[in-house]
Amino acid sequence: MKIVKKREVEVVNGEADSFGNDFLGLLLKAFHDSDEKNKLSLEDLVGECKTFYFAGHETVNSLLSWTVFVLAIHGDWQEKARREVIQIFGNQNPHPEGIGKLKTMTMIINETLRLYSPLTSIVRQVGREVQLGKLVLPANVDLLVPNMALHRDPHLWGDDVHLFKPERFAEGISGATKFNAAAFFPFGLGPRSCVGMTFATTETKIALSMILQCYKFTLSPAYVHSPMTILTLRPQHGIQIILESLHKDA
Ligand code: HEM
Repeated sequence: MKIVKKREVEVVNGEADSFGNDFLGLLLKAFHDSDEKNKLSLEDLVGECKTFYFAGHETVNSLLSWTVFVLAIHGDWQEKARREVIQIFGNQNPHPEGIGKLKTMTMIINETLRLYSPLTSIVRQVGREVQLGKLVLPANVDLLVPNMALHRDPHLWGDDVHLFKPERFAEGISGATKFNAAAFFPFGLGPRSCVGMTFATTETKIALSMILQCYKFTLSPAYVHSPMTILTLRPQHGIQIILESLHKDA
């Protein structure tokens, strides 16, 4: 609420002519809408902030952790990703034009999302009775759709389904899934799918690029593999990584 109040005071004092052109600014504009029908309530303003904070923070945290984990084990892919990052950004900070060119990194992120989806299932409620194959689903039944089970189904992905092979995604998601949308949906499906998808992958690419520019990393022998779901998919005992600085003076 401190940030909200600060922006409101700036507008009232004439120090700013809008609440800001970011997402919070849009929420504040709706909160102050003079039209009662469009106005956002205080409860909704706070609710939206909480949703975006949780939905945006824990999930990307999970994706970045598991990506570092797989690259710590697969040194060859770590090296390929680093070569690409250095070729595109050198040692400069990642920039928007370069982010779109990170092909190898996109393949690595998709393969990590397949094996370690931050959200392992999505939920839906049946609106009205519907026939689904041989099943009749009554209205109001809650459904849990486990994307993780489909991401690791050998009928869809082959006998090497449990192996980390980013080359599956060399021809993009449609190539990897042979246009079967139900084979890969880490961000959900349909009109209620994740609104933060592009933001999430961009954020992950920026962070990963900066890590790869500075460090080589391997998995510590102390690591114990035990992924578990507490809302998001987490490493139960953390991920212990050994970092080696690439800049000897650092
Ligand atoms: C790797 C990161 C992320 C993953 C794997 C992820 C995954 C998902 C999934 C599976 C859903 C449910 C979709 C459905 O029911 O079909 C969802 C919904 C949502 N996500 Fe994400 N998400 C991520 C990052 C983010 C970020 C960064 C934001 C915001 C900045 C965000 C905001 C939301 C919101 C607001 C919803 C609810 C959408 C709705 O119900 O209309 N997510 N996300």
